[in-house]
Amino acid sequence: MPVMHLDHVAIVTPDLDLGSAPYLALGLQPEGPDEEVGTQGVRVRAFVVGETLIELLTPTRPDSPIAAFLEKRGPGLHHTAYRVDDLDAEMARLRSEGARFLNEAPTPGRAGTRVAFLHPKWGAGTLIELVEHAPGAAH
Ligand SMILES: CC[C@@H](C(=O)O)C(=O)SCCNC(=O)CCNC(=O)[C@H](O)C(C)(C)COP(=O)(O)OP(=O)(O)OC[C@H]1O[C@@H](n2cnc3c(N)ncnc32)[C@H](O)[C@@H]1OP(=O)(O)O
Ligand SMILES: [Co+2]
Repeated sequence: MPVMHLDHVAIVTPDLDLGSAPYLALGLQPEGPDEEVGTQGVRVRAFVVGETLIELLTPTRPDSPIAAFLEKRGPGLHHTAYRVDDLDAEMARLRSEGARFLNEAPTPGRAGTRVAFLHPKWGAGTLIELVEHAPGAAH
């Protein structure tokens, strides 16, 4: 069984500056500039917390998965993400145990990562993301 690390906790907000206020007040710093991930229809600001990140997300288009979330549930906790060394192998392993992925294959995430999402029903009511970083990347 692979050892996993918590890669990030994602929070959805209608506005990155508005959503940043509590984390700036806590003394956290953004990791680099905001990034747009076109495949997901999101703009991201990541705050460093030790070995993990708070990933603030805002939608960039109406068909973004997080636009639907904001409309139905409002701002707040959206998903947790776990770092794996080999995403293809981990997807195959979990599929063999009946896991329900939302992606057929890994898709691009922020900062050059490859990511895949597990259905919230499989995640016992929470959306779970698996993340594979490029070799040598810090976060
Ligand atoms: C920055 C890039 C990248 C990274 O590098 O980290 C990201 O994190 S991108 C993040 C945004 N992308 C995604 O979320 C992709 C995967 N998500 C999806 O495909 C969809 O959002 C979804 C999970 C399938 C939901 O889609 P939706 O159209 O809202 O479908 P339903 O309304 O039918 O939802 C089904 C069911 O699931 C519940 N739900 C939805 N979202 C969440 C959530 N975030 N956490 C927990 N539960 C969630 C929803 O309420 C429905 O439940 P029921 O009503 O009980 O059926
Ligand atoms: Co994420």
